[in-house]
Amino acid sequence: MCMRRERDSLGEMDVPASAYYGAQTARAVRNFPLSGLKPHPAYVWAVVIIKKCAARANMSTGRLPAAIGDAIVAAADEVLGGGLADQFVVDPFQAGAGTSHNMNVNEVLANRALELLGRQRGDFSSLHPNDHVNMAQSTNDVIPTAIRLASLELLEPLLEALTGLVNSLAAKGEEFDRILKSGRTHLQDAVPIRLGQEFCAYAAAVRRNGEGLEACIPALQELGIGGNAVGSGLNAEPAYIRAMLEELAIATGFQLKAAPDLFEAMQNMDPFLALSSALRRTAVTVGRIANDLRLLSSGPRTGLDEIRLPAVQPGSSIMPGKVNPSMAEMTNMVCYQVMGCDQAVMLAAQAGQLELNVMMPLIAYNLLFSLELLKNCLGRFSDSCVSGIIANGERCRRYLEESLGLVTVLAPSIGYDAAAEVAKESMATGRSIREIVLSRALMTPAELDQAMCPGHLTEPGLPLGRK
Ligand SMILES: O=C(O)C[C@H](O)C(=O)O
Repeated sequence: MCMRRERDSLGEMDVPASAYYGAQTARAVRNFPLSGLKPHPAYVWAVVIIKKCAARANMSTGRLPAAIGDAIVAAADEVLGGGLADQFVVDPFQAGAGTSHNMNVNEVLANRALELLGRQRGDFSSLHPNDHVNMAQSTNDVIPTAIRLASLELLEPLLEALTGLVNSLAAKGEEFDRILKSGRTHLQDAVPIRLGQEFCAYAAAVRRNGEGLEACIPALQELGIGGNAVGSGLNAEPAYIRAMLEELAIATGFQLKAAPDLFEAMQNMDPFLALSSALRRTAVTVGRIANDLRLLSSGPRTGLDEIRLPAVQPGSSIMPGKVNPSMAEMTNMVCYQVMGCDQAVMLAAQAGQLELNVMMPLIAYNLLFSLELLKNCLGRFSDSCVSGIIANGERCRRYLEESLGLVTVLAPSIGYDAAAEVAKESMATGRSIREIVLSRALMTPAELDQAMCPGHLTEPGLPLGRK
């Protein structure tokens, strides 16, 4: 590979001749050949936006000469427009705090800005990655700010996907509203329920988890930018923070404000932990629903078969005609992955020491990966699974008629013990509850009809006989 020689404070370092990154990035690539992964595009976007806004803020305070600042802004705009995407190359598992990712962005923007000014890449005498692109900043305030911006950017489409899933579940709730079935508790026959009620409950749970995700937004909007190395804002102009917040708000469209305590903002990762926990909570709920769908669709001949999931692909390489609940299985796996990411975020969040938490790259990687993964999963689960579910009303009705849970409806009229005797006889003989109650003259047919009417069975709050 054709190389050029660049220099940083450790000395000279060979860099691929075609690269826009420089010596510090090349060292990081050499130091951390770990996962084969690259930084999340939203994480690159967020740091580049910060660099662009910092250049504009530093020009506005009079610290950065306009010719240099404008070149940095132009370079950043190229990247924000999709250019040089292959130049952000440092493994997510890297130096603490994210210095390598920060320097990767500083170097790419510096070299591209130099080119725009008609100079050579690596000729940092007039435009320097640290002195100019990183002016008034530190990794320590840039990275937590970038994680906040990237999270806000990814949260919006996630919430849209979540609303899509809520709507699909609620639509099925309405469609299945008249399908009576046996409830199950402890996986045993329980009192009746309508299939629609099960789906409406799923929708309500996911909706509440969306509210939990939304509740994380205000803390993400509070930025510690300007605190730089430890929160004191050393080496930044007094007007820099305000200018920076204004620039960031314009560039991102987000409502942003300064963190009340800049020292605190770089020490504590709990806003990210809160978001990660809200993601885990959503994953627990959605995973639980996926489990139910797999259970309810089990069979078709030897399982419950109360619902049918869309057949998205042949299920088996060896068993002809078999169709598996592939989308629900995928959903479960994604949910477990999100829970695992949250565990990593939690461990990283508690690992801060004194002025800084250096585990930020791990938090960035897991949090942004989870936001993206869960968004994609919810969309696929909603569109390719939930929306196409068909109810097997006949199977639901048959199970309901055979369910021993039905005797519970009779207990207020005939008493718990008599009802238990009916259940035992039904279990032993296979005769229906109705038949046994009538043969024992425990109730009249009219009383039985009234007790067994769907409204009374599944919405006891309604007057008997309604629905
Ligand atoms: O890279 C920086 O700006 C600071 C670094 O994270 C450090 O505190 O050592």
